Amino acid sequence: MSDAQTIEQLRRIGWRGDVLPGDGRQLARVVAQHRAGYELHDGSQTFGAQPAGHFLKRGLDPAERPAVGDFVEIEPGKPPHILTVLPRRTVLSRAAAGERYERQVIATNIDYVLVLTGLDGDFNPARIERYLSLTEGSGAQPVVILSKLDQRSDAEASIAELRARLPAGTPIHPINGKDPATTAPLLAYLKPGDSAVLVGSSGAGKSTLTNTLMGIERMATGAVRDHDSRGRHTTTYRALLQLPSGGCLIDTPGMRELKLTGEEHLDLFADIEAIAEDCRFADCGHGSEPGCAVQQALHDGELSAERWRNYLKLRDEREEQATMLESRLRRQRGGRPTGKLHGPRGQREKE
Ligand SMILES: Nc1nc2c(ncn2[C@@H]2O[C@H](COP(=O)(O)OP(=O)(O)OP(=O)(O)O)[C@@H](O)[C@H]2O)c(=O)[nH]1
Ligand SMILES: [Zn+2]
Repeated sequence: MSDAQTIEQLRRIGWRGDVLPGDGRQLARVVAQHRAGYELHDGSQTFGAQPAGHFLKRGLDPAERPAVGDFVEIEPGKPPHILTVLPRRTVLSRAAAGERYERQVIATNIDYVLVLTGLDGDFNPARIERYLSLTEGSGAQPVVILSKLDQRSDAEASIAELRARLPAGTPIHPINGKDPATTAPLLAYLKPGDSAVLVGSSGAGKSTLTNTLMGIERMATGAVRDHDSRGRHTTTYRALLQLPSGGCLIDTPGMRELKLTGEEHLDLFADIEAIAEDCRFADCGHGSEPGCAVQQALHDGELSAERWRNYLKLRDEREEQATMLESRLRRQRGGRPTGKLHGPRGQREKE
């Protein structure tokens, strides 16, 4: 840790505040989380730190523990200790797989969520919609990046299909992760003071892109097994890197499961919800009911069956997670209903 900390120094790690803490405390950003503790950066160097005892209390919501991207107050010492987590500007999270509701923080204080998908066998618009749904609640802007452009001669069709499917205005950047000329437009999201998190399946090319943006071989890249385009999970921890462009990039391990948290709005599918409002019956199940606008749109080709299925899947998952979250909050508050959650959107009642 360095002695006299300056605001200028903290700007380099993406800090936006303008008052330094007193009481001999210092500020740092969480750049990586390991089993044995945290790795922090104070704007001039990295060092290890341990969480203060109160972060280890049983029953504490894991989302309240320090996470990658957090700005934290630390008490100098050997090792330094993380005392508090400063309020988060944005939070990208997912729910943990399993029966119990648990939110896991992927990254905090980010301006952009870079959703990376390969144009090879990894290409999957439904998965991109899942990432974008998770991003909706984060407060950060989504950016879709399609890697391995050089491996597909017919990439244009996939790109056009995706453009038509995602809301207008969603940035989509096809790249060859190894070619800086194609990745240069991404620097617009990595200007000084900006922070971005890179998410995508294992093997999508996160480390390759990170290396190109860094201009050096920073992280080990593993070769993808040919038959299924799956990587070998070479990224084992999340790491926040300072790029030559001045921005901060958080690389995440390829995440197998990306469960919704229950707080998504699914604005991505607002067009489908608008179609459903034209159904003759307010409680239309969009099956064989007469006057179903959704069935009509599917029949007319206005709505693709695949996208409709993905919407239903994400909507049901959102509702299920929202119910689990609601009952957990109720338990925590001693049985009082919270009124925190919005009602199911797809099933809005009509007069
Ligand atoms: N031709 C081509 N190969 C790429 C591109 N991007 C990544 N690759 C290759 O794909 C493989 C996987 O890339 P990685 O960067 O290791 O993938 P990753 O997303 O970091 O994977 P995990 O660390 O497992 O999460 C490597 O062999 C890369 O060289 C690209 O745009 N074009
Ligand atoms: Zn209907």
